[in-house]
Order: sequence, then structure tokens, then C-alpha cells
Amino acid sequence: MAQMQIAVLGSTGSIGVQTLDIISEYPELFKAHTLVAGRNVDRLIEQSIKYRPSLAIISDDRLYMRLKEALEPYGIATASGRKAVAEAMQQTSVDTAVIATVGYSGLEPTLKAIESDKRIALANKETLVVAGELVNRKLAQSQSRIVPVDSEHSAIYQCLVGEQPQSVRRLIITASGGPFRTKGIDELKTVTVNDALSHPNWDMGAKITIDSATMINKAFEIIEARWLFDISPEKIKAVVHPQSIVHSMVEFIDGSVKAQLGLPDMHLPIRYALGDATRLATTRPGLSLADYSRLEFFEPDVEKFPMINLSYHALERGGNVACVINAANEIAVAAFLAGRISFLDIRRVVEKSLEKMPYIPSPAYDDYVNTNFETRQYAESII
Ligand SMILES: NC(=O)C1=CN([C@@H]2O[C@H](COP(=O)(O)OP(=O)(O)OC[C@H]3O[C@@H](n4cnc5c(N)ncnc54)[C@H](OP(=O)(O)O)[C@@H]3O)[C@@H](O)[C@H]2O)C=CC1
Ligand SMILES: CC(=O)[C@@H](O)[C@H](O)COP(=O)(O)O
Ligand SMILES: [Mn+2]
Repeated sequence: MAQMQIAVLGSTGSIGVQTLDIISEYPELFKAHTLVAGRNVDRLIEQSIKYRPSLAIISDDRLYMRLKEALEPYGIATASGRKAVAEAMQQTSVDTAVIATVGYSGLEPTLKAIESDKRIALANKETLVVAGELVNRKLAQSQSRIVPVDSEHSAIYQCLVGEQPQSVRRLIITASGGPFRTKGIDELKTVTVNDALSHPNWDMGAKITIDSATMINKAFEIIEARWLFDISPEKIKAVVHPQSIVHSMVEFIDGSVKAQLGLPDMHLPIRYALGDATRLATTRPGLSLADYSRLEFFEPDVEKFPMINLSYHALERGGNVACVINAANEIAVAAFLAGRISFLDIRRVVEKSLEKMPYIPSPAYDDYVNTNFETRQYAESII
């Protein structure tokens, strides 16, 4: 197999850093061709000196000169800005794009990578939340393919190997329940940013960690599954599994249920996606079931975490509804992290934005761009 040339978008983040670990684990198979960061120019410089990509891009233009001056002596090409990120997806020398930026920023490069027939390892679930229907339409017109990185979707993907679509009865997406699983509804009024950032099992970036705490992450994952696996929403169910050892399950029409298990460690789904769904041997620690005396499963508490059900609402209405939810949530989570609103205000901002923003039944790309922009403005105005 020729060495795979990989563009890592979001290389300075949680998934990006773990992707670079996997690239180092198999130097004969993988090469970091392009690294893209948002604002952490120091980490991008460090990574570039270590991994020697052909190209390093910083999204924030103001940081470009620092990047250029640091990497010029190493002969590494540099660029900045959103347009440069999109153009990087069209490089013919890149085979695979790992989309691991956070939020709406994943959409444009993913669409460009699809147009350029790249293989995509998709961590950025927001892309499918915002515009899953458009992404699937574009995929149908190209040679591009998406392999999921999100742990639940990687699990389902693995469970579906060798199965017929018509044999699937249900997808069962596991949820840890987040840091507030055992708290009472009233206690949620006073939780702090630090409380919400204390995920019981996974070490992740701040935005997804807050999404796990509100459980809107599960709503996003239900929407993500609907588009990734082309399955109707009523066949997708979330179940709370506090240990995060069973990463998700598929139930088949004969009553059989397949599950994928592993430690809560994203290296595994990233490795599986980079390996294009082949198994690559590793010396990293594996799962010892004897260490887990109990694996528990519960119905989600939708009274305490009503945003889980936004998934079904968004999929039933379609159009730009999920794009509105995502944009409002991004603004609300950023405001919560900055100490500007309380934890329960996140839901208020999302619900009010949903009431306010105009419905667009069949959005084109520009409609998503406008919906995202206008919803963010509205959400900011009610913070
Ligand atoms: N972390 C995890 O375990 C999991 C994450 N995911 C998904 O993966 C994605 C990434 O999550 P995670 O790694 O936790 O997030 P982090 O916040 O840790 O990292 C985000 C990365 O995106 C970069 N970035 C942010 N905005 C832009 C932009 N506009 N242009 C270019 N780069 C940008 C950041 O750059 P910088 O830091 O330089 O500003 C950083 O490298 C999310 O969509 C998340 O939902 C899914 C499953 C598990
Ligand atoms: C690691 C991963 O895939 C996350 O999406 C994780 O599942 C979040 O945990 P929750 O199950 O608490 O949302
Ligand atoms: Mn997940």
C-alpha cells in the first residue's frame, strides 16, 4: 500500500493531536501532508517541525506572519484564512482529509473534499447536523467516501460490516449521561463551567464536553447517524451507558444485537478510519472486561435533558432547522464557557432561536451560510 497523504484539519485539537499520534504509529502507512489549525499558532509550529508536512495553514489571518517566519527555514509552505483551508482540500497530492475542526467550520472544507473525491475521516459531526442532506447529495455525485470517527458511529460502522441494510431493525447509540447524570433537575441551575467540563469518561475539547453535559451531543449524534447510515430517525435510539465501554450497537431483524466495545479512547476509531476500515495492529492498552464488574444501560432522562429530543424534531421538520439548532448552540456554549450565561440558559438560547429563525424547507448551500450567520447574530442578542 502506498503511503497515504493526509490533511489534518484541527491538528491542534483533541482529535487532531490523537490523529497525529496514529500517523506516528504507522509511519510506513501514513504521512501528515497538510496541517490546519484555528488560532494555536505555537502548537501548529511545533507540530510542523515534528511532522514536516508540505503545508501548514492557520485559519486566523492575523497569525500568518508568525507561522511563515517560523516555518520558512524548514521549507514548509504556509497559508492562512478560510479560503486557503478550502483550497487545501483540492490538492491532488492529498488522499484523505481528517475533518476535526469544531462546529460549523467543518462544513465548507468537507464539501470541497467531497468535490475533490477525497476519502474523509469525519470527526466533525456538526457538518452532518447542519447539512447532512446536502452532504449526501454531493457524495452521490462524487467518488468521495466518509468513514466516521465519532466513537458511536465508528462502532455502528464496524457492526454493519458484512450486513445488509434491510437486515437492520435499529441503531442503538450509547450515551455516558455526562457529568450531571445523577444530579436532580434543580441542581442543574447552579452547576459551574468546571463541573460541566468534568466528563466522567472522555477527555475531549471544551465544546463537545459541554454538549455531552447538556446531552445535545446525543441529539447531534442521532442526526449524524441518520445521514451517515441513510436510516430513518424512528430506527435510531439513544441509551444511557455510564461506563462508555459499549460504544454503540445495531439490532437486526432476527433479534440479534451486535455491539462494539473498547476503552473510552479515541485512538481506536481514528485508527480504524485512517486504516479505511481495516484493522491495524497496536500495542496501546486494550480492554480488559474483568476490570468492569458492571455494564449498565438506562433509558435517557428526557425531562432533565430535553435537548436529546431536538434530534427527532429537527429531522421531522428538515430544512434549515438543525442548522439553526447548531448555530444557536455554538453561541450559547461559547457564552457559557466565558461565564456569560448559566448552564440552563444554553437550552433557552437554542429554543428561542428555533422559535425566531425563519424556516427554509429546501436549503441550498447559501441558505445554510445565511442561516448560520443570522442565527448566531440572533442568539448573541439574547445572551
Ligand atoms: N474530542 C473528541 O474525543 C471527539 C470529538 N468529536 C468531534 O470532533 C470535532 C473536534 O473536536 P475536538 O478535537 O474535541 O475539539 P478541540 O476544541 O479540541 O479542537 C478543535 C480544533 O479545531 C480547530 N479550529 C477551530 N475552529 C477552526 C477554524 N475556523 N478553522 C480551522 N481550524 C479550526 C482548533 O484550532 P486551534 O486550537 O488552533 O484554535 C483545534 O485544532 C468536533 O466536531 C467534535 O464534536 C467527535 C467525537 C469525539
Ligand atoms: C468520544 C465521543 O464520541 C463523544 O461524542 C462521546 O460520546 C461524548 O460522550 P457522551 O456519550 O457523554 O455524549
Ligand atoms: Mn460521540
